[in-house]
Amino acid sequence: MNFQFNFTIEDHLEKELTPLGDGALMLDSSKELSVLESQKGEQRDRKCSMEQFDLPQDHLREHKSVENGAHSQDTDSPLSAALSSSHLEPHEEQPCLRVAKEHAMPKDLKKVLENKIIETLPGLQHVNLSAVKTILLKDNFPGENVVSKSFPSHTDLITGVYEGGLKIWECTFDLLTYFTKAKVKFAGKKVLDLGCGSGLLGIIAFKGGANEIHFQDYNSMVIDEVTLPNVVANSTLEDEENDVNEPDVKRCRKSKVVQELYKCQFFSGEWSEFCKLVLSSEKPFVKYDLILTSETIYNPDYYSTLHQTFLRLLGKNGQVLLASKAHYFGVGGGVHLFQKFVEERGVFETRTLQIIDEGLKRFIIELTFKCPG
Ligand SMILES: C[S@@+](CC[C@H](N)C(=O)[O-])C[C@H]1O[C@@H](n2cnc3c(N)ncnc32)[C@H](O)[C@@H]1O
Repeated sequence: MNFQFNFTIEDHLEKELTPLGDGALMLDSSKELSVLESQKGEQRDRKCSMEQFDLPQDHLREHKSVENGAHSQDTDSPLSAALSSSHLEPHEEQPCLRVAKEHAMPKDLKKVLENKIIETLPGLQHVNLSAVKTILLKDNFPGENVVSKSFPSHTDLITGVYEGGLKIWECTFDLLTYFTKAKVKFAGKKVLDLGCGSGLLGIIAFKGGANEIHFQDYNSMVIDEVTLPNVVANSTLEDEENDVNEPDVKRCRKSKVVQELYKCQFFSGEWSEFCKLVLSSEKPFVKYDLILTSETIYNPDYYSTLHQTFLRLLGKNGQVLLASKAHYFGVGGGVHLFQKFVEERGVFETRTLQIIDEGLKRFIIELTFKCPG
């Protein structure tokens, strides 16, 4: 299986990057956008400027007010400086701001798994992604038309349009193995699977007794067609395994499954938009004990937003478990660059938990607040 980025974006696709519906705030070809092409082995980086979206001022004010409300640290501390930074440096502007939304758990759980082929990994079920893509292509999926853009050209991601959630990336498996090896505890925790794609990390937390599990992906279609079905597959199938004939027992089990599923919430959208949404949805917002994230540091343009997301959403004694390849060719990101970025901001401590030295080196790193108080 090939887990390398595989950029084969053709020029006509770039020109098609116009509004996509589904809340996406995209650019047309006359504006700037990050598009990566490995064929040329170079990164052409045309950023969306904040002004182009008419969002920046409100967006930044909102960051500031929420942050000011949530923290009362000494204004000289790196944490407070990072939280109160009212602007992003030009190179730190977010390439795109896809509006965030919450996806409700459908009432008819059976429908969620309709037309899905279920595959099995040890202790996990997941939908077959090729089948999902084929159906999406065939049905000319409305809204985010990312499959028709990425699938025929075998593109793993299109920056700002499709960020790779229709594939299970290698580092997800590294983190899954690490969970078992390190006996990571999920019970009673509030967990975020950030950039979840298939959501397998969050599903393990769900199965491990986490109290609340939030799944976030950039693309709404990934949440609806992959993450949500995977979560449902990992609850209802288990229920069916213990098949019983008595209707009362069956009903009781079913309602227990539904109750359990309500521990899970699903969100799509760009990270800063996601932060805004969750921070305003619960008052006061209870921060995450654990943020799990795999293969989300490939693009240095996103580091500032990602760092802000950790900063705003992680509980003071919380932990981020991040899995990544050492380097992402063609995109430029990687573990060392990200660790340097984090260290320069002085808010989080990073610790390497594991190095997987097979083929392309991969890492599991932990981020915790330097001064939890
Ligand atoms: C390469 S995929 C990895 C998917 C999954 N974690 C895995 O390991 O299989 C990167 C994920 O990060 C998310 N992502 C990347 N950049 C993002 C951004 N700027 N805002 C929101 N989500 C983003 C996308 O949703 C995408 O699913």
